[in-house]
Amino acid sequence: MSQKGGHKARKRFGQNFLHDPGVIERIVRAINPKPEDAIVEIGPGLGALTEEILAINPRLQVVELDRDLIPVLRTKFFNYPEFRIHEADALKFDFSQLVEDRPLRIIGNLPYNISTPLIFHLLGQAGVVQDMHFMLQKEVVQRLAAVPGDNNYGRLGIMAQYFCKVQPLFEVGPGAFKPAPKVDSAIVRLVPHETLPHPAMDLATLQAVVRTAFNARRKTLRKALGGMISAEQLQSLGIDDGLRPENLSLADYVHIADFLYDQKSGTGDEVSND
Ligand SMILES: C[S@@+](CC[C@H](N)C(=O)[O-])C[C@H]1O[C@@H](n2cnc3c(N)ncnc32)[C@H](O)[C@@H]1O
Repeated sequence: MSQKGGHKARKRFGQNFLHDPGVIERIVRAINPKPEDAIVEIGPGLGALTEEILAINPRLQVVELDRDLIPVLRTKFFNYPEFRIHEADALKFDFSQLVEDRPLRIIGNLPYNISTPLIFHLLGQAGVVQDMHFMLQKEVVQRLAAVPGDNNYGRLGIMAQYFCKVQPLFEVGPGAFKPAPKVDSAIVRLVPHETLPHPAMDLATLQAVVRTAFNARRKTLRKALGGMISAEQLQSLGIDDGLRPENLSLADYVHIADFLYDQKSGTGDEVSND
């Protein structure tokens, strides 16, 4: 275990604290915080980013799960009376409760062990978000930005791109953290679309189709989606059933989901006179 500022970094909380001033400055420049913004930081840790953001935006709010870090943060930032600490699990946190007069700007050097479920949780709250800037394991940023045909194209990228424009910004090596993680990191910006480019009739159906497809990503669509839609139905939608899940675009998945939803609601609404 590595020790910084008297606090032992905890693996189970994914704690790798930023200590490279050049990297911290670059992240803050990418975020470009303004005094009037409603900024929320997930996992402030010992406050490396927090300190720089607070100097520009004293109304910063943070969500931190490790209760041992709360007094450290209170002491360090006692001279910011508007600074608010929420001792909570970001995975369960309702970010909409923080909205006052403007959408939120969410930032964080995220705990890598929970970053994927956390991003899914945040995508569900994209309606109250102006933008998000996260430090993530480099591979997760690649998955977020992946396009059809990429090896790492899958559920995370499709759902992130359903809700947001995904912009990978820059990479950060392990030496910027203490303790140094075993992986490379990268910063990504996610900006929720003002109007969804490919709105699905029913989000749950889209999620089910994408999940089912990528549970069998090496199979053909005919097999991977066999329990949901027939080869003939895929063809009737203009989709080659011999392709693999990684070949379909977001628009294709929405197309399949809308077809299934239409069918389901159509059947459900039918009144039989027999
Ligand atoms: C990678 S560290 C980043 C710390 C700090 N922002 C920095 O850059 O030095 C991740 C932080 O997220 C916190 N954390 C872990 N799981 C969390 C959760 N479920 N909800 C909120 N914070 C969490 C950890 O305690 C830690 O402070």
